[in-house]
Amino acid sequence: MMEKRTFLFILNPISGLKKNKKSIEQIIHKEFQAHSTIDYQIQYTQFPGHARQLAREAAAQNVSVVVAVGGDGTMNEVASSLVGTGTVLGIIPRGSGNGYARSLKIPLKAKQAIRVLQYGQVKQVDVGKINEYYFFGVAGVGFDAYIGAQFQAFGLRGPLPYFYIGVREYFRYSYEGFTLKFNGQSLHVNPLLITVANTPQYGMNATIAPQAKVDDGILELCVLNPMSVFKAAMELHHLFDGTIEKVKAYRHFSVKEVEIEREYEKGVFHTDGEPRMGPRVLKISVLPQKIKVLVPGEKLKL
Ligand SMILES: Nc1ncnc2c1ncn2[C@@H]1O[C@H](COP(=O)(O)OP(=O)(O)OP(=O)(O)O)[C@@H](O)[C@H]1O
Repeated sequence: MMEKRTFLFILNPISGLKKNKKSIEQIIHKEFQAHSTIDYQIQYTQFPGHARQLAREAAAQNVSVVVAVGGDGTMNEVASSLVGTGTVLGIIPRGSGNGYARSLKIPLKAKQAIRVLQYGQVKQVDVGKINEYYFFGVAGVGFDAYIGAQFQAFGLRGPLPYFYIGVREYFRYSYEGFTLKFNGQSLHVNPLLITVANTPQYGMNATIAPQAKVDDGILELCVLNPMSVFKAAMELHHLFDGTIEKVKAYRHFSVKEVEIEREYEKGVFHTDGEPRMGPRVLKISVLPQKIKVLVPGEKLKL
């Protein structure tokens, strides 16, 4: 007889845009009730940090798979508690950007993402570490982390205010100097942003590191220099069509470790798009193949 697997679904009720909140729970019931080899439970998060706590408890009880039902923030919380454990990460993307799920080719449609949970393959992938925090897709400093912090401070959500605030703040943003130490060299930059990427994209197919591979034991250190707003608008399509390397203001380096030192004081950085306040020095490294995640298998027809 086949051994039963146990799944815990962690649903973030505020992820993504406001529609279809209940229906995802119904879809999960419909798709799993008839599945005789899987026992499952659904829990909603009640506050930021709750997903991390629920996933930690599940891993301690050897739950087979913990599924993050939300965006990159929810995924980061769940995955952070599964690093180095035997419990596998699953994802049903429900965020606005879904950068990590898109990078792993996990379908955005719930039913198809569920097929991956049921019949996909378990893959061991790399984990990034930035000081005491883990990241799974991208982390970094600069304009995007700054905007993220503004967004969080004002409790804003959704792509339209993001676009509006992004353009407005582009004119106000005061550039900071950073020293990057990596591969035995030291580089001083005054960038628009610095991203350390384990996977290619931020979300919405905005691809900052087309070279990034999630299981190669390497991170891509990407530096984007400042541009006029006109130039940025002209070059924007390169971010979305996977050709960022054609942008003159863009450079990237393959690293296993990098130290990012701010010139003056502590400041904001982000892990998978979630802003955090950090000290002047950020130490970043890669932990090769430290987490298991369910991804589409080669033979899985979606
Ligand atoms: N019940 C809750 N109430 C308020 N905030 C919550 C709750 N549960 C989780 N959160 C927080 O919600 C934030 C946003 O979640 P998430 O990133 O999953 O969605 P998103 O921002 O829509 O997606 P994406 O990052 O892909 O754009 C996270 O910082 C998480 O800690």
